[in-house]
Amino acid sequence: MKDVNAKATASETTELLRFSDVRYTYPGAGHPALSGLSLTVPQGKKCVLLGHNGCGKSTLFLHANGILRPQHGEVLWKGSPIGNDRASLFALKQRIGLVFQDPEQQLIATTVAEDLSYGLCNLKLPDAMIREKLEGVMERFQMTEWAEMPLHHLSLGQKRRVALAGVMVMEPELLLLDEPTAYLDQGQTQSFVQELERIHTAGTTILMATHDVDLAFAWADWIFVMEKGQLVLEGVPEAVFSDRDRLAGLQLRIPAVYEVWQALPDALREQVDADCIPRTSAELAARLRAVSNQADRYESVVMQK
Ligand SMILES: Nc1ncnc2c1ncn2[C@@H]1O[C@H](COP(=O)(O)OP(=O)(O)OP(=O)(O)O)[C@@H](O)[C@H]1O
Repeated sequence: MKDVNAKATASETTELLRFSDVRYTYPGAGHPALSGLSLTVPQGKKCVLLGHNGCGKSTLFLHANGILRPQHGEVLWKGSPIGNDRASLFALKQRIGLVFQDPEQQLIATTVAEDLSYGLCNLKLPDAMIREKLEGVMERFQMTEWAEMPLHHLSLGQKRRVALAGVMVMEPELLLLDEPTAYLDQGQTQSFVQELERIHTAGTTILMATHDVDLAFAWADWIFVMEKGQLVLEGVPEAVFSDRDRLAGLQLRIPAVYEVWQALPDALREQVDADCIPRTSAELAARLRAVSNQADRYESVVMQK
């Protein structure tokens, strides 16, 4: 079941990337990785892709930037089918940046600076422009002092940052992130999310695959849920996570903040503002504190009388 009401909101925005009935089976595999996937990524949104292991999220990404080609169906960029020729695929790779789950798959050069300039060199840009873009991205991602560092000296979190910077230096319109917070600690996840906010604010649409439903609820403004190579649910986070039975069937848990919110007495939820569900525990705590302060003030006024 799709969230039809929420879908109407998404279709009001411009379509960026569309999968239309895409089917794909890996050579030798017993079952399809994508089995009629139809999904539209709206421009300007922060989208999350949820689904348990093996449902086809990475395969979707590999189709999005032309590494894999559909065996059936189409992938469209701004309404036009993605071409098969070298020039179209090269142009597509500039518009759509893919950050792999494992940075080792992505980082190919010896040092940080070499890796970051690899894509720019492929574009055959003038040296001065490459230097300018390189310095800009290293400053933005706070890695200027790592420029000459061998990549194998970096931690996993640092490698992930370099992989992301290497994609962002190409200034893509759509950023695809495959489980970018897996194995990151809480602090690293927090600074990564701040980085994503900056990227999104600067105008990049983002589609992130993750297993972290709390992160999805806190960050996304549109959620896609996949199962067995198909899109089975989509909508704004509040709508998607309200479908408790459906999510249980998909082996997805409810975000902790949403669980607590729903466990609050109706009267308290009304006081806190029932129409606007808090997305993070900090937001929920602040609202409850405000209500409790109000109650304290009321009590002290009553006591004075
Ligand atoms: N190179 C491959 N050869 C054969 N089968 C593959 C290959 N890559 C993926 N598959 C299969 O395709 C299906 C979809 O895999 P995919 O990696 O796209 O899922 P996923 O949702 O990204 O999983 P995860 O959450 O574990 O990363 C799975 O059944 C997987 O075993």
